[in-house]
Amino acid sequence: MMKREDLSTVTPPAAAGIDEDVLLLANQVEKTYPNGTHALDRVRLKIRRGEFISLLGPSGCGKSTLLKMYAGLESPSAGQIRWWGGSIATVNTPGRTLAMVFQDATLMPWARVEDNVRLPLDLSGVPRADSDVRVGEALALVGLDKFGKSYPRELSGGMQMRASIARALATRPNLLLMDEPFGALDEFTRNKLDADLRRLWAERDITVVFVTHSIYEAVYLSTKVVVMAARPGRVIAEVPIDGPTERDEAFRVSPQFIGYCQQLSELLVAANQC
Ligand SMILES: Nc1ncnc2c1ncn2[C@@H]1O[C@H](COP(=O)(O)OP(=O)(O)OP(=O)(O)O)[C@@H](O)[C@H]1O
Repeated sequence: MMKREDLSTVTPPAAAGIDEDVLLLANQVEKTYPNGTHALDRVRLKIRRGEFISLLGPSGCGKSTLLKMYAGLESPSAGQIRWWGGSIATVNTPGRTLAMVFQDATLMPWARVEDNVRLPLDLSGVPRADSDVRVGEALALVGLDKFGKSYPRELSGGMQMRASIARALATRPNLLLMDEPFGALDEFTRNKLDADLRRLWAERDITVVFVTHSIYEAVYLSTKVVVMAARPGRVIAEVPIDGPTERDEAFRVSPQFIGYCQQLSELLVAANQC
């Protein structure tokens, strides 16, 4: 797994006018689907290396559409998505890798957990000895090191999501895109996975873009919350979260946490009215 110091050796391409810290740039991005739905309207957003960004907003405001564009799975109708000064099409070249985690763990039920985690490595031709190391490392990172030989059906919902995250981490991404990964879990499990994810992010050189409907989750996890409004989808506010780096349970009940939740709640009410 790439550590902060490793990533600092990866040099971004020289690109006139591009801030070297900006990992992802959405520049006046528009998206109109073929059925005429105007999903995104002139979205301009800079995501810097090492940030933990949450996209927060009402249903239909284009959070998933924007995430898919970052992944290269959808293209803008107008405007550009730039990756570290380059084209999004060149994302998975050495030193620039992304991985995506969805709400559903999407594990192969017939394969052991370790083989599920190994899948993207097999698909990209990583030699077995190397993939063994990476799979073991990724399972340990999510606390599933004792469950590599298990089948997905033998795991709880939270453990299946951990396996899905391990599969993403095994590729050693420097950008992790997460689309409501814990939305289907009970609150206790979700809080636990949020805490683990936040710790993982703090220990690794990884930039995260995280879609959520939950104000609490967004405040707990993020360095910045991007608030979006719908019809058409657009960014209405960016709120930096200046909380402690180590976010324990005490942070969840601190005046600072509650203050951010109030601020975001007011912005979401405004988002629903405009
Ligand atoms: N493939 C598609 N074809 C047509 N319209 C689409 C498509 N995908 C999304 N949309 C529409 O684009 C708008 C934005 O959808 P998107 O899924 O990005 O929003 P979202 O904020 O992620 O919503 P949710 O929180 O409900 O998941 C919605 O009106 C949706 O119906």
